[in-house]
Amino acid sequence: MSAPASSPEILLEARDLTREFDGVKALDSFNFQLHRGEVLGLLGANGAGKTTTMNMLLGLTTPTSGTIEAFGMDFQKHRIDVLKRSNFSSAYTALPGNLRVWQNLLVFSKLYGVKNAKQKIDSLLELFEIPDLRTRVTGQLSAGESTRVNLCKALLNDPELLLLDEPTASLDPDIADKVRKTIRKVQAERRISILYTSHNMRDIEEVCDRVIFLHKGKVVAEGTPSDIVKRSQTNSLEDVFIKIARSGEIED
Ligand SMILES: Nc1ncnc2c1ncn2[C@@H]1O[C@H](COP(=O)(O)OP(=O)(O)OP(=O)(O)O)[C@@H](O)[C@H]1O
Repeated sequence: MSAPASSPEILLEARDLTREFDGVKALDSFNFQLHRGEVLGLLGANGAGKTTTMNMLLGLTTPTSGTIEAFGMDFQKHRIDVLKRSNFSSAYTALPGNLRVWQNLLVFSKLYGVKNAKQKIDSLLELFEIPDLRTRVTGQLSAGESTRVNLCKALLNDPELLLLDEPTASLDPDIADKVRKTIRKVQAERRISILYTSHNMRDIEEVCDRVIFLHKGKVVAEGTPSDIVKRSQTNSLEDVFIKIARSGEIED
């Protein structure tokens, strides 16, 4: 008799996560689990609650109610321990602009206690094909260049949990394709668990194992991208997105 398949390790779990702003629920009893080595897409129209979720997972916003558990620890009580094993990149957050790229990456290496920091920085710059940006002033980089430097920062501490907020938002199609493939390669090699938001459905289909659609702070669909397309009786994830954004539902 074959051994029973072991259930996946839960790396991150949110239970009844709720956040109100001025009496309005930006997030309403949101439950989700992220497994080790899984890429979970968090999708939804503008204002659906994605950034609010990310901010709570970074400790930047406090939940009105509900709990977050990461690496088996209560996030509220063990925030520092959780954040040491995590990292974050967003197309909309900038690194200090007056420092050169290598200086920025060195400062973050020191904050994370990275060993062999110089070697690590060089290998990450190579990985994202930007070694020539090493000595550039960070504030003078183009949006797409900054995005890739941010991704290097996000991998400095070999995170087990990575929060990526629209990581390809400012990239041209060629670079976006390369970055998606690089993220997937590193993720698979290191079994990183990723929570990934994007408005680019091509990104999602290529990178995410599973997705959750939020609408006005509530979950309206959850599953693999292909299952969700089938259930919605549309032809693409982009059509599903539009359907949910307009009607708040996946099925007719
Ligand atoms: N600090 C705040 N004060 C008041 N309302 C807020 C605050 N932050 C978010 N909200 C509201 O909460 C809701 C969810 O916003 P959130 O930024 O999480 O959406 P989102 O899904 O990330 O949207 P987008 O795709 O536009 O980034 C919105 O209605 C927003 O206006």
